[in-house]
Amino acid sequence: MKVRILTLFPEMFNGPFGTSILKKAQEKELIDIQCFNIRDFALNKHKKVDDYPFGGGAGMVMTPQPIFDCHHHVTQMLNLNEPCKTIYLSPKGSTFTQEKAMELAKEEQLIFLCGHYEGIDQRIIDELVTDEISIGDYVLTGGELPAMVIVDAITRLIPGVLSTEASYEDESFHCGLLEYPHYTRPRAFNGLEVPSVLLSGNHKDIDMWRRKQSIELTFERRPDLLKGLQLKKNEAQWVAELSKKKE
Ligand SMILES: Nc1nonc1C(=O)NCC1CCCCC1
Repeated sequence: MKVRILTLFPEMFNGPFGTSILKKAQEKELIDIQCFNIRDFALNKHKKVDDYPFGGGAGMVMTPQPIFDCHHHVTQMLNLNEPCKTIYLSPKGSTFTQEKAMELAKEEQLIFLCGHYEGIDQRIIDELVTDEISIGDYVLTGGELPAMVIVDAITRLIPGVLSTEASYEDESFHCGLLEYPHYTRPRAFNGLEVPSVLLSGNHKDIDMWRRKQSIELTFERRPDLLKGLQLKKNEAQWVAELSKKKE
């Protein structure tokens, strides 16, 4: 997968993309991430990339020319037959989910457009943006951190990035439930013991325990996620018992 990031602050990406799993994924050529500084494409003498909003109001708006030219340069280099999916990060977008991550992970190339200040000129969104995505209902100072979050969530889904069993768990075990608790050595720490079932070696019991933990945690913290799920008979019974307890 090719990822192209249009930003005023490419240096922000050095840490997350130069570390651990994301760094290894690039070294293994499973993903090719390149950042482009929008300011390099500004044609005015002072490399200005923002201006006052028409109609007045606080803050500055990113001007169209540098972004249009940067986007054109990137799409030319990608040398595609059809327009490239271009994602604009904004609180106005559709909320990012694991399902969306799995959908985006299938793309051959993605362009991320990171806004700053008060936002970008609407003509950029109307003409270039194919998807407006939000990582949550809060306002950040720019689209860079959301872009990192989304690239991280997508990259770990690319075959070969994670060890096989870890990537397997994502799709099959959890499928919409909150993840069960994890434990590792030592077996006792500060008098705190690991649940005995995890030490039993009985993988049928372990899987059952983990599934029950996921359902209980989801019932407590995100009951909305339970609504759309197909539960087995015994699992539905667990939920019924939890509901009774809650009454
Ligand atoms: N939340 C979010 N999810 O995705 N992006 C978010 C955000 O808060 N972005 C900041 C804004 C700030 C003004 C310019 C455009 C980006």
